[in-house]
Amino acid sequence: MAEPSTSPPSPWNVANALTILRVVLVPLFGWLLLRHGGDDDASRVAAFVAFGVAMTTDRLDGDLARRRGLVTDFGKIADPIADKALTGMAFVGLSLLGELPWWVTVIVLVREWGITVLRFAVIRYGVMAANRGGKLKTVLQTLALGLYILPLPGWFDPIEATVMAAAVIVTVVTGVDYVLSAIRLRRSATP
Ligand SMILES: O=P(O)(O)OC[C@H](O)CO
Repeated sequence: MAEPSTSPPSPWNVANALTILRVVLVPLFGWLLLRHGGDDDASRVAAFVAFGVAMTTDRLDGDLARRRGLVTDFGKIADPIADKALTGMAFVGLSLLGELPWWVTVIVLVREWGITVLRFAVIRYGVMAANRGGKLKTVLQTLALGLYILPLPGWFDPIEATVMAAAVIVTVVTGVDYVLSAIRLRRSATP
């Protein structure tokens, strides 16, 4: 009888292809958002659709990977990077358009790319995959960014600002949580 294969799944799978698709959509989304100085409603709606499709692949690739046994170390590292490329484009784009203060974008970028550097720094002790807090943060950022990207009437402004404030707070808190996890991972791996 043939022995069941114990080799890890190949990184060349449909879940990781969706992650890569998310990165490929970043320039298209950025172009649509910044087109005509952000003043063209049709371009803003198209940017929102591109952003929504790309962020939906975030949900799909994770579900697919878990259900079909396609979870790979490549996916654990690449998935958060793909999210950060897309949300980073949205934060920078909105700040370039003058619709979101730069300090908000800087705080988010420092947390996101700082945690990415940290993931690589501790990789020899183990892969620090996205946790529940990180996933909640991505949902809140997606919601907040979606509201900012859509050309909504002015009375939406306080709602947009409130959701964005919640997203930024959870972004910072989960960033601190990852730093503590990295410390624990290093401690548990060093005798
Ligand atoms: O907070 P992170 O860096 O783990 O990123 C979370 C991912 O974007 C969730 O898909």
